[in-house]
Amino acid sequence: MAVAEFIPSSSLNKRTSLYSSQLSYVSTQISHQRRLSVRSLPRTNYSSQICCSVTSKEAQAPTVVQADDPKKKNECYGVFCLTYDLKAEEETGSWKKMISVAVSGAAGMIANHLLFKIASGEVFGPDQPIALRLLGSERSLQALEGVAMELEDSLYPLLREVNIGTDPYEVFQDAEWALLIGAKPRGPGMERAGLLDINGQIYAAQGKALNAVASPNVKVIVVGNPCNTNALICLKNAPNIPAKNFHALTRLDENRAKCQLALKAGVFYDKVSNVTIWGNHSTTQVPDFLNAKINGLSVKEVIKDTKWLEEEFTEKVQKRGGVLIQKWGRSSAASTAVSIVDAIRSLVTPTPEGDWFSTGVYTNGNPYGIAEDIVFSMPCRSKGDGDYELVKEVIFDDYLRSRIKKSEDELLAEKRCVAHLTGEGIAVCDLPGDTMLPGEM
Ligand SMILES: NC(=O)c1ccc[n+]([C@@H]2O[C@H](COP(=O)([O-])OP(=O)(O)OC[C@H]3O[C@@H](n4cnc5c(N)ncnc54)[C@H](O)[C@@H]3O)[C@@H](O)[C@H]2O)c1
Repeated sequence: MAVAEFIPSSSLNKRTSLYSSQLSYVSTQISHQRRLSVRSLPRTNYSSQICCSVTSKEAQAPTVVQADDPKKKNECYGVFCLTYDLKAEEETGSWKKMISVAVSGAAGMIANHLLFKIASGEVFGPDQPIALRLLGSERSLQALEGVAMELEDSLYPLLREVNIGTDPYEVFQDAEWALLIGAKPRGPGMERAGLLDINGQIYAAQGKALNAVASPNVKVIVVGNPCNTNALICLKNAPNIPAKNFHALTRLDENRAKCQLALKAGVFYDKVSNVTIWGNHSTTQVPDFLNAKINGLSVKEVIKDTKWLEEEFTEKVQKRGGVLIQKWGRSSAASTAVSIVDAIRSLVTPTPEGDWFSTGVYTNGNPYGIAEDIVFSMPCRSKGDGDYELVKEVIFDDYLRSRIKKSEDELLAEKRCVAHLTGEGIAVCDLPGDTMLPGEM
């Protein structure tokens, strides 16, 4: 068994003097970290500093922190402050280079499920060390520290760094993935246009920050609603990052649609494939049963109840969130987190032969005749390299076309309503109606 050499970082010493309020916390963690080192070090030859920092104006001591590396402004506390000089050990010679994953809204309900999946290796693989960069609002900073503490206590070997903060320019530094969940809930009496504006401003600011400090090829998944238009705002504010790298999460809708088709057909859901969600993550979304398959057969061959498919199926998918709130008393967070994992895994693993997945992506030369320059959910395939291509072999009928058109019209209206945030002039809000999904206000 290899022996770990335990070297507290020099920056830790600096930090403990600068962050006096956290000094005792750091100290009490050291013995704990020694225990962690016994557990994790024999498994690795990976040299790393595990670091958790707070980057909030409120949390910082008045003294300006001078880190050894000026690019590394963040300082740390707790178990993640401790630097290990891990000695050679063959077992983890196959570990990959660490990736940096930024998550906004990290103190929220969805993130509370998602972060632990990422840290465990479930998302990026058991050989992929992770640095988590967690962004919260000023109001959620205390809760964010609580999240970091739970991550500490989970002793995940793959989790090499954790930073927390409220400044996206610090938290998004060098991020290779940005999972943007943070958003304001819709207040009482707030018009949908108001929500588009208030959350659009968040996504404009975060787009600018990603553009300035993230990895130039960062992959961005926007979850906070209204997610399609937030993704459009974000990408417009990040001109140096390829627009193709931005996604709006419609995978929960796809998963719900698969479940409903499986229920109706009386098969387990692994038999349902090729399900596309077209359009907006709203009640105008179009779960496509024309191209979907059950046991490799067209859904319409298996479910002959056209009335159910055309009238009830879509509504069931849309109302799922609302029904869940009635039962559970809160909105779907666990299944949303699972769908974010699915969305990432669909980009980092090759798509199974003949199948595809849905994701909201920037329309720029799409083969379906959908308006360009919006973020629209469409069928995609990936080679597992983080990139995707649109699926060409899909069919349309009048029903599908007319439904898609409605969602397209809505997204074009949303785009006009946020023109002030995308750099395209004065906003004009003529939204067709209230189409937020129940439970995701
Ligand atoms: N696309 C989807 O499929 C889908 C599904 C479910 C929920 N959602 C949306 O996801 C969002 C989050 O849901 P939740 O249940 O986690 O909500 P939540 O209220 O539990 O968490 C949101 C968190 O975001 C934080 N936040 C607010 N403004 C922020 C900012 N500027 N920067 C960073 N963090 C900020 C809040 O403090 C809060 O902790 C909502 O907009 C919801 O509608 C989307």
